Parts: sequence; structure tokens; C-alpha cells
Amino acid sequence: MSSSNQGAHILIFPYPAQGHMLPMLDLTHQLAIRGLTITILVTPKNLQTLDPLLSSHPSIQTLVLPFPHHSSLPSSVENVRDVGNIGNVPITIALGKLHDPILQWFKSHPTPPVALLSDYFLGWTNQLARQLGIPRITFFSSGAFFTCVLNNIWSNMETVRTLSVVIFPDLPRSPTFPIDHLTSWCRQYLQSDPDWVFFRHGFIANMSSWGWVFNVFDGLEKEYLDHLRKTMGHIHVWQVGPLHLLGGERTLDRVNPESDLSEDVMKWLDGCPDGSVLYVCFGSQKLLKRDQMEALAYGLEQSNFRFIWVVKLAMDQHGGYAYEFTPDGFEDRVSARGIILKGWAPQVMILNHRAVGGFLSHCGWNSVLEGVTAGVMILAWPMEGDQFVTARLLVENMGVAICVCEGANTVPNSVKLARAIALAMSKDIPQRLRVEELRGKAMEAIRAGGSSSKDLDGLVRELAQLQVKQCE
Ligand SMILES: O=c1ccn([C@@H]2O[C@H](COP(=O)(O)OP(=O)(O)O[C@H]3O[C@H](CO)[C@@H](O)[C@H](O)[C@H]3O)[C@@H](O)[C@H]2O)c(=O)[nH]1
Repeated sequence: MSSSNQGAHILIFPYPAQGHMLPMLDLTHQLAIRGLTITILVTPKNLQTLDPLLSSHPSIQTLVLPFPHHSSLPSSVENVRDVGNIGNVPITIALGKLHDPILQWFKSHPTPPVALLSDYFLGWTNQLARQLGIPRITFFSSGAFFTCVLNNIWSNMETVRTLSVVIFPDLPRSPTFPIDHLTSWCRQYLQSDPDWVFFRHGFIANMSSWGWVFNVFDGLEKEYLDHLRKTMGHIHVWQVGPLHLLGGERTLDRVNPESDLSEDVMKWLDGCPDGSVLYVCFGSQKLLKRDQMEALAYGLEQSNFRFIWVVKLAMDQHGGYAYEFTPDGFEDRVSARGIILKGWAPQVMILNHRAVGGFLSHCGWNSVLEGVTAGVMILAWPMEGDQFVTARLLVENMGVAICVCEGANTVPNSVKLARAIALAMSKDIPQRLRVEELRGKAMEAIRAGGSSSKDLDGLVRELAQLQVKQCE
């Protein structure tokens, strides 16, 4: 396949948040092995994240542009990881100022890109692509159900934000959500603030982009993908997930190379019985408050189950770094059966270890795909963004997870949490069987000739076709 695609040059623009970048880099890897010529755009502090990709594909070019200033961001911040999801609006606005530098780079390039593939938070690039006279493809790092909900919210924001319960009668299963379970943007949106108007326009622009790529698979979200194809009248909708499964040995590169934690953790898991360990991790952005950490610690302690709990390092208000709080003495008390993993965990490796039987997760889209494809039971604690919608998909639609807590600021009851952990970790819970079936469907989707694999090839064919058209 590769030789016929040589020369089709694509500009890839990831959004600087781990949950967005990692799947987009997996996608880039797939496009590179299929022979496309790739330039990837990052700001200086995100360049390091590309190291594994660039060492596998030395032919990939980088376009490194300085991160533009935004008054509400400390000057050292170039990634949502450093500030949490509160940074999404200013980071998107700041990146919008790259419009002119990209335009200049494009005009001076001897063989400029024939298409622009950018994250769904970078909807302003739709207009940029139009100016450049090339198609823009939106990459969605979240699911199709959430995209249906989000399109609806942004299109009707003036009404939606006044409601306490929002009904989506036109979506499959006509879901209803309390406003608090929809993205906090509904509460924060300010029509009089140009930053918010710009942010909103980006999402609306996504709806008219030339193509859409989703990190999803048929078995999980077919009804929502079909809905999007039907309502948007779009033929260029590609489902290419779960991308982390296609990443091959790249998956291991997600482990922080400076830490040797992964070896110790895997050794510890080797000594644990099958399905006996609960893995606890809330993605790359969300930091729990002190009382939430305490309640979670006591819940884990009382459950008596083995666990690995990932505790994050975060920037404090003085620009220094500190780990999330854990109660005094907790680590010693549970040392016989629990590990507190400080820093960046080798999540995919841990989830795929035979000893791991449950995953207490915030339902970030990547974590969900990684949990499901490891055949691990998910204990959902949705907190923000797309996570309530994803939890609905898993708990109610698919029946592969149970909900153990809800809300970004909720302090769980430790006793109830311990009970829920015990229930979820039991071997005979029906959700466990269903998640195994769903895992089979994900594997089916990515094998040669499977639905995601075919779509990935179809996407590359279309991109190569653009090159042919440009040469005619
Ligand atoms: O110690 C860690 C922590 C995270 N990860 C990886 O980081 C990614 C985290 O992604 P995700 O589970 O999606 O969570 P967030 O980082 O919170 O992602 C943001 O972006 C996602 C994709 O748009 C959304 O679904 C989430 O709600 C949003 O918070 C996953 O691949 C994890 O494997 C690690 O490898 N080690």
C-alpha cells in the first residue's frame, strides 16, 4: 500500500493535552506506516512527547512554533496537564494565534500539505484550511455519543444553559441528562466574552469540516456513528479505534522513560492472583481534593482488595510541583496489598496484566478504551467533560460497568465505596462477561479486514487521492 501513497503530505495538529495527543500520535504512526508524508505541529514544550514517534519514523517532519501568550496562562504552560481542564479555553485561544505563522509556513513550503488533520478542540483550523484551499479533517479524541450531545449543546447553547435537565429527543435512545452532567462549558459560557465566542465557533466549525475521524469501534458506538452520518449527511466519517491497540510496541513508550516504576509494579503484579487487583487512575488532568483523596484512601483500605492507585504530580499555585494528598500512615498500613504509584503509570501495561480485575476510572475516553480492550471491569466515577455521557454509554447502554460515584467535587462515602469495590471485583458479576464480549468486538474491528482497519485504509486512500487531484 505504501508506495502508491508516497508524497501525499498531511499537516497534523494535535491539541496539547495527554488524552488528546496520545491517540493522535497513534493515528499518526498508522498514517506514517501507510506511506503518507507527515508534518506534525507542536509548541516547544510538547516536542518531547513526539520522541517515540519520531524515533520510529525519522521521516516525519516537525513544525515547532512558539506557544502564543495568553494573559490567564502562566508563561511556562503549554499543555492542559499543567493547569487542568480550566486551561482548555485559554490554551485554545492562544493556539488560535498560530493562524498567521501556519499560513506563512504553508506559503513558503515547496510541497505544502494537501490536507490538515487537527484535533476537535482546534475547530478554528477549519477556516484556516479553507484559506489554504485544502480539506480539514477533525480528529475526535472522545466518543461519537458525546460528539452528538456536544454538537447539540453548542448549536443550542442559549437554550440549553437555562435548563436544569436537558433532553436530546433526536439522538438514539432519546437520552436525558441533568445539566450538571453535561460539560461545565454550559455553566461557564459567556456570550459577551470574545474568548468563549471563539471557543464555541471552533466546535460549530467542526460540523462542517470535510471529514471526521473517531477513535471508536463499531461494537461500542455504531448507533451514534450511524446517527452522525445520517444527520450530518457526511460520507467522510471514519472510525479507526481503538487506536492504542494498533500502536504496537509504541504503547510501551507511553511509560515515562525517566522512571523505573514500571518494572517494580509489573513484578508486584506477577505475584498477585488473577483478577485480584483494582487499578485506580483518573487520567492526566483531574486532581482530587484532600477530602476526596481521604475518602478514597479509606474506601480502598476497607475494601480489603489489592490495588494500584496512581497519585499525580501537579503544579501548585506558586509554580512548584507537589503530589496529590494521601493520609498520613496510609501507605504503611496498606503496604502488604496496595501500591501508591506516584507519577505517570504504565497504564496500558498494568490494565493488560492478568492480575488486574477492575479499573476505578473517571471515564476519560482513552482510559475507557484501554480498560475495555483489556477486558477489565470498569468502576465509573465520571467527573467532568464527556465523562458522564461515556459513563451512561458503559453502564446503561452497554452494561459493561458499574457507577460508584459521580461528580468532580463529590466526596464518596468510604463504606459504600468499599462495598461497591467488593461487588465489582466479584468474578460472577454479569458486566464482566459483557466486557469480555466487547473486548472481542474491539479485537475484531482492528484485525485485517475489520471495520476500523478498513476505515483506516479508506482514510489513507482518500488522502492519497487528494494528492493525485492536486497533481492533475
Ligand atoms: O499515569 C497515567 C495517567 C494517564 N495515562 C494515559 O493517559 C491517557 C489519559 O486519557 P483519558 O483517559 O482520556 O483521560 P484525560 O487525560 O482526563 O483526558 C481528557 O481527554 C479525553 C479525550 O478527549 C477525555 O475523554 C477526558 O474526559 C479528558 O479529561 C490514557 O491513554 C492513559 O493510558 C497513563 O498512561 N498514565
